This record gives sequence, structure tokens and C-alpha cells, in this order.
Amino acid sequence: MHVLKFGGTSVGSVESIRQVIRIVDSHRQQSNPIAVVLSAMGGVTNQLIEIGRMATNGQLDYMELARRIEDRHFNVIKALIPIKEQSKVFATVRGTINELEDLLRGVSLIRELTPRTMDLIMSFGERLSNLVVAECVKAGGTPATFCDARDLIKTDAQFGHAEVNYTLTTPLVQGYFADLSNSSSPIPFVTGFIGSTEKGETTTLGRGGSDYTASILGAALNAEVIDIWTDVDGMMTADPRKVPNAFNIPTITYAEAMELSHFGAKVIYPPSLQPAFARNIPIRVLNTFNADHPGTLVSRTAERRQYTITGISSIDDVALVNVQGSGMIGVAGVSAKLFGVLAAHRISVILISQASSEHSICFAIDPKGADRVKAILDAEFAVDIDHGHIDNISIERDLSIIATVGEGMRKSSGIAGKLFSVLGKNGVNIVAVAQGSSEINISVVITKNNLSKALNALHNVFFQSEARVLNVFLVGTGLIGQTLLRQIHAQDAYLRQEKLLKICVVGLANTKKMVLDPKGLNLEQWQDAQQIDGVTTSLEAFVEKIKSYNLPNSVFIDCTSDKDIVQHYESLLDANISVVTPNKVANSGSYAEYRRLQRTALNRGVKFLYETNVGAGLPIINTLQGLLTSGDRFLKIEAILSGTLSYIFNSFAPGSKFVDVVREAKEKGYTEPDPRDDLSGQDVARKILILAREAGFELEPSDVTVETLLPPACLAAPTIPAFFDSLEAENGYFEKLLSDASDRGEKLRMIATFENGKAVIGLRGVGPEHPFYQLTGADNIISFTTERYKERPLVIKGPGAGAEVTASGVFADMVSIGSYLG
Ligand SMILES: NC(=O)C1=CN([C@@H]2O[C@H](COP(=O)(O)OP(=O)(O)OC[C@H]3O[C@@H](n4cnc5c(N)ncnc54)[C@H](OP(=O)(O)O)[C@@H]3O)[C@@H](O)[C@H]2O)C=CC1
Ligand SMILES: N[C@@H](CC=O)C(=O)O
Ligand code: NA
Repeated sequence: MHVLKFGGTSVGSVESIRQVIRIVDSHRQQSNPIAVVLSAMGGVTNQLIEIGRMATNGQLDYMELARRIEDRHFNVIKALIPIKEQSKVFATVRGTINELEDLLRGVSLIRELTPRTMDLIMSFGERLSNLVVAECVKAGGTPATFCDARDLIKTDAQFGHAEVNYTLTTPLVQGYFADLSNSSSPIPFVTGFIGSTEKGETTTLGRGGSDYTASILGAALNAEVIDIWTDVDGMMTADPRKVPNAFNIPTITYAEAMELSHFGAKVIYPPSLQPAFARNIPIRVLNTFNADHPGTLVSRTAERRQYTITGISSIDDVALVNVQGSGMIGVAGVSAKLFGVLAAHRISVILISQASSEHSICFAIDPKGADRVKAILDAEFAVDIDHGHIDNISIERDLSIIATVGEGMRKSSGIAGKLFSVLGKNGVNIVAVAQGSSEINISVVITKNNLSKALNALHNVFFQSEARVLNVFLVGTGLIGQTLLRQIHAQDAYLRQEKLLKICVVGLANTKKMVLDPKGLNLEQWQDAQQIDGVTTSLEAFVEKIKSYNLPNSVFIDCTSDKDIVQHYESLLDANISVVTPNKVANSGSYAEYRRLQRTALNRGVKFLYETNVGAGLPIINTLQGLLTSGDRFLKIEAILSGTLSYIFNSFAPGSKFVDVVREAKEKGYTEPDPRDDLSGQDVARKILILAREAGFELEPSDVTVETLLPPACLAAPTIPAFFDSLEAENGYFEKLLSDASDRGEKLRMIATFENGKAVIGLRGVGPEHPFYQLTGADNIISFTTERYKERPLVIKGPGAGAEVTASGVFADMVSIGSYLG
């Protein structure tokens, strides 16, 4: 026997019913006999409930709604049954609707709607859908018969959620199907959701009722398989409306399905499938509208999986009740009393957590009942509260529960660690935790506003064949910023495939316009988006947006040289947003500010990265941090730290004009946005200060001595154009510097030195014997003398400025955050 159950959407329209008939027909070709269970046409059950309510209130237009239900079924008949055979079926439907109308008339007269009558009213949905579809199938030439499950499924009299009496039901089901197979073997279309008492009163089976019917039939007939046809491709790793990366779960165990469904994965309601589980009958969850998709197979065992967890589920809105007090410690019976009270009041508890100190118990409930629960507990524990054994009972609202579920978690270490670490790095506070000893479900209670972020962050780390998403916000779309965007775009496919990382640029800003889209901007047209969709930039508004989006794995990148923007770093880090920047301003201000940023990042478990502050993409800061972390001590740093000045002194030759060489350096992208910063020595001063700090020294900007190479007239230039004019006017001065040096057989180098706690920068002539003599292009060279590198210093050399190398350094910092957060 093969049981096929179709839900309300599957029988919701003429087109979908056509598809149901196709599926039924294709299964009929197979050797197994089949039984079909249908729900009511989509929406009809709710309409019936509404009709019942209207009739009780004496609203006569309930008749109008009943007609609409009739019309929907008539339309199916008209579309799927040949005209000459229609009248008989119309008459049967009309007769059934008449019965409903008589019943409603009675309700409207006595103005009372008991649960018993409600069940009877609701039963019309399944009775009509099965009746009509069975006739459509017959009209297509396939033998079919309508089966009213009230004749087979016997229940107690708990109307609304009746309990099945298997002792009576199983033989009735078996007998019916035995008779059927003795006849011409028509396909039975069995009404889902309904049953009847021994006295013949109509009952309904509660949530997941039609699945329950399929499961009862499958268990009684020892079916080979039960198909639950829905409108989605089986069960998913998470709710796809909340987690866009969610994907289909091919196989899942009964226990996992139970755990996931309990936490709101609404595709099926596994408790209703319990009878089939108990008999080890496999269940397939399939999509009527994508019938070739294999869906999800729910059975006792699941195939070996790539991932430790199977799915992530959530309950969006819960309240947490906290009962605590010193009187609870070591006193037996407090929890018995607590949960006894809850049970007596039929209050369903979603999650319980108690620490071993026994000082407090908290449990999650539906927030709608929270006030009532508090009132009940206040009353029940009034004496304990009065005596101070129990503190006041508190309720926390606006919370959600996330459950990570999977058989693979059993006996496997590190899952909880990963879960807490990811939530921690994303600034998601955990209010309560629960893990059953079955170890297949770890549930955490978090604040509701973090639900989407937490679900996506967890899905990202636990299902790593899906690329992890890094959400990037970039301020500064000048030379470095746009080179970075180009590099990100060019590397997109590589990062996804090889690093399982997707960089999603969510926001962009320059001084004029800012544009944000939480789904990610198209990097082929970011300029257009900024121009057309952008609004006037406000850094405050940009930062507020970043925080309010509350996306997982967020990174803020500052590619400006602005001073104001760095004021936002701390609050961003504090909101668990990592910061990456080539901008040296933050790290070269006061030492206190530098330390504050470091500490905030550390405390928040996020990253503040600035490798490109010194030597652009050259691995200088990382190397230095590595030495310091491993216990080395710095004795001396000697370096050429300006790409611009290197280029200038390597290119300035007799016959050329100094100002032209500076212009070339600017055109090549080596200079700061304001080249006076390079020429004055300010840029180098910032870099040596940062290096000294990274080497563990507490230096202030005033501790750096700068011997500038510029004559006073250039230093005094009030604007960039005036500065270039002054360089031109002072050409003789620069020529003399050059000729004096070459007369001595030397080259000019701006050298920064840090030794004995002092940083000095100055223009020096170096001869061929000096290691800095051979430097070419815009190269930087940094020589670290340390306890371990004392005889021969550790030297790093290479291009220290330029758009590509700088942007790639920022890129590397950004990607390393992706790995860290993942
Ligand atoms: N060039 C190099 O080799 C290296 C550069 N760096 C650093 O990289 C950073 C960027 O340099 P670069 O790209 O050359 O500079 P650019 O002048 O080309 O670009 C700066 C960008 O920042 C934007 N910007 C400035 N202030 C603000 C603000 N308050 N709000 C919003 N946007 C702002 C500018 O906007 P708009 O477009 O509207 O003007 C522009 O888009 C600098 O800090 C520099 O020190 C570090 C290492 C090497
Ligand atoms: N303007 C800087 C760029 C890197 O920080 C330089 O010339 O070195
Ligand atoms: Na660097």
C-alpha cells in the first residue's frame, strides 16, 4: 500500500487539482495499490470557521459565504468533468451544501456554537474536496471512490483535537481496504482531518489533521511509504523566508523531524505522523508543483551527511518566565510544584532551563499567556514569596528561540562551542540555553531583534558548503575604494568556490552620496546605484543604518583619509561590527584612543584591522604583531615608509623639475589625498608612530620628531594648488638637495627610526654601502632589530604605495575576517 496525502494548496485550484490527478495517475501505473487522502480546498476550513462564527452572531450573510464555497467546488466540476456527467455531481455537492446550510440555520437560531458543532461544520471542507476530486478522477476513466473517514477513524469525544481509538480504528480500516481490493479496486479518496465517536458524532483530529489521517491509514495497512504532498520541495535546513541560503534536506530521521517541527518548521507536523513512525513507515515530503524534486525522506535512519547539524529552526516570539530564590536551593519539590501548577492550568512549556545551583528555573511560554501565567504563579507561590524563599516571578518578553538540530551532534564535540562563538562574535546575547541529553537539539533563547541575524550567522557556519556571507559597508569610493570594489567583483566566483565566502557589499558612501541595500549592491553598476539611488551622505545616518540592519558578519571599511569618520569606529566595534581601514588617522591620534579601539574590538570579539596603515599591502603590521605575540622584544626599527618619497627620490634627476615628479607620484596613486601629508613628513610620522605602538611602546604623536624636507614657503602653502606652486617656485632648493647628495655619492632617503623609545624622521643621504641605497620605484623597506633578530635584522621590502597593492591589503584584511567569523 502506498498512501498519498495532498494538502490544501495542492487541491486549492482547478490547475492544482489537475496536477494532483496527474500524480495520482502516475502512481496508479505502479504495482502497489494506493490510497489518497485530501485536505479541504485551500482556505475552506478557515471559511467554515468564519461561517460558524457568523451564524452564531446571527449574521445572515453566512449564506453568501457558503455559496462561495459551493461555487469553488462547482468550478472544479465544470473544468474537469464532461458536461453530460456534471449534473449528478452538482446535485451531490448541492445536497452536501444544503446539509451545511441546515446546520448553520440551527446554529443561528440557538446562537450557540459548541466544539461538537464546530467539528461537524469543519468536516464539510474535506467531505466536499474528496467527493469532487474522486468524481473528477472517475470522469477521467480511472476507477475511484469517495471514502468518508468518519466510517473508519474512531475517536474519543474531545472535539477539536480528538484522540484516536486504534483498537476500533485499525480493524475498520483494514476491513474497508480488504473489501476494496475484492472489488474493482477503485482508488479511495479519504477525507483527511475528520473522524467520529463511537456514537457517530463528527470529530476533528487537531493540528496536522490530514497528515494524521494518512499516518493512521499507513500504520493500519502497514504501508510501504506515505507521501505528504505540499507546496515546497520538502524540509529545508531553515525557514527560507528568514534564511535565503536555506536548502533542501534529502533525508532526515523521525527524531530530527520531531525536533525541527516542534520549533516551527511548518512543512509537516511530525507529531501527527507518530503512528507511521512507530511502525517504521518511511514518509516522503514532496512538492505537488515540482513533482520531480526528490523532496525529503523521513525515516528511522538518515544517509551519511556532510554536515553535523541537520537544520535550524526557530520560534519567533516567546516569553521567558524566571522563578528564582534562595529557598529553591536543595529543596525538593519546587519544580514539581511549579510544573504541576502549569500542567493543571494546561499551560504548555516550550523550553526549560535550570542551572545546577538550583537557584533559578526559567521556562519559555507563548507570550500571549504570559500575564495569566504570572498571575497564577504569584498566587500559587504567594507564601514562598512572602517568606522571601522565592523572589518575584519575572517575565521577559520579545524573545525568540533558535534550535539547532541534528543526529550528527550526538557525541560530537565543538558544536555548542561553535554555536556560542558565532553568536558571540555577532553580538547576540544568549538569554537562556537548553540541551536535552539526547544531544540532538541545542536551543538558545535570544532577543527577538537578533533573530534574523542569528539564524543567518548560524546557517552560514554550520552549512559551510554554502558560501558564508560577509556584509560589507564601504565609505570612500575614491582611488582605493573603487579599486577594492573592482577586486571584490573580479574575485567573486573564486571566493565563493574556493573560500566559501560571499562578499556582499551592502552600503557605499562618498562625500556626496550614500546608497544601501541589505540584499547587496550590484558591483557592476555601483556607480549608477550611488548616483541614481543614492541620497545625500550623512555619516551618522550611514552608521545608524548599519546598526539597524543588524546583519550577521558585518564589516565596516573606511577608505577615506577623513578625521570625523574615525569617531564612529568605537560605536561600530561596540555593535559587533568589524572595522578595516587604510586610514591612519585613528591609530595615530592619542595613545588612549588607539588602545580604546583595540580593547573594544577584543571585548566584542570582532576585528579592527589596518595592515595597510603601513607599507600598503606589505605584511608589516601582521609580522610585527606575530613577533610581539610570540614574545620577541623590539630594539630598533629603521625604515623607509613613504612610497611617494621613495618614488620622488628615485625619479628626481638633473634636468627634471621636482614639482613634476611630485605630480607623477600623485597620478600614479602613491600620494595621500592631500600630498602635503607625504612631503611634510606627516604621513611617515604617523606610520612610525603606529609601528612603535604595535611594537608595544606607549608613544604620543608629540614624541615623534619630524625633520621636514620642505622649505618654510612650501610648508605654509594653504591649499593643494598653492602647494604645487610653491614646489615649483622652490625648485632650486630641491635641486641643491639633490646635487649636494650626488656630489657625496649618496642618494636621498627619508628615513624613520625608532630606538630607545624615540622616533625620528629625517632626510638622509645614504651611500652604496647602506642597505637602503638600492631601493627602487615606490618601494618601502622596514628593518626590525629584535632580541631574536639581533645579528641580522628582519627586513621587509617591496612596493609600499599604489592603488592595487593597497586595495589588495584591505581585501586580505576583509577576507581574514570572513575566516575568523566563520
Ligand atoms: N594610495 C596609497 O597608496 C595608499 C593609501 N592609503 C590610504 O587610503 C585612504 C584612501 O586613499 P585614496 O583612495 O587615495 O583617497 P581618495 O581621495 O581617492 O578617496 C577618498 C574617498 O573618501 C571619500 N571621503 C572623504 N571624506 C569622506 C567623508 N567624510 N564621508 C564620506 N566619504 C568621504 C571621498 O569622497 P569623494 O569621492 O566624494 O571625494 C573619496 O571617495 C587614505 O586614508 C590613504 O591614506 C593607505 C595606504 C596606501
Ligand atoms: N601616501 C602613502 C601611501 C601609503 O600609505 C605613501 O606614499 O607611502
Ligand atoms: Na602593510
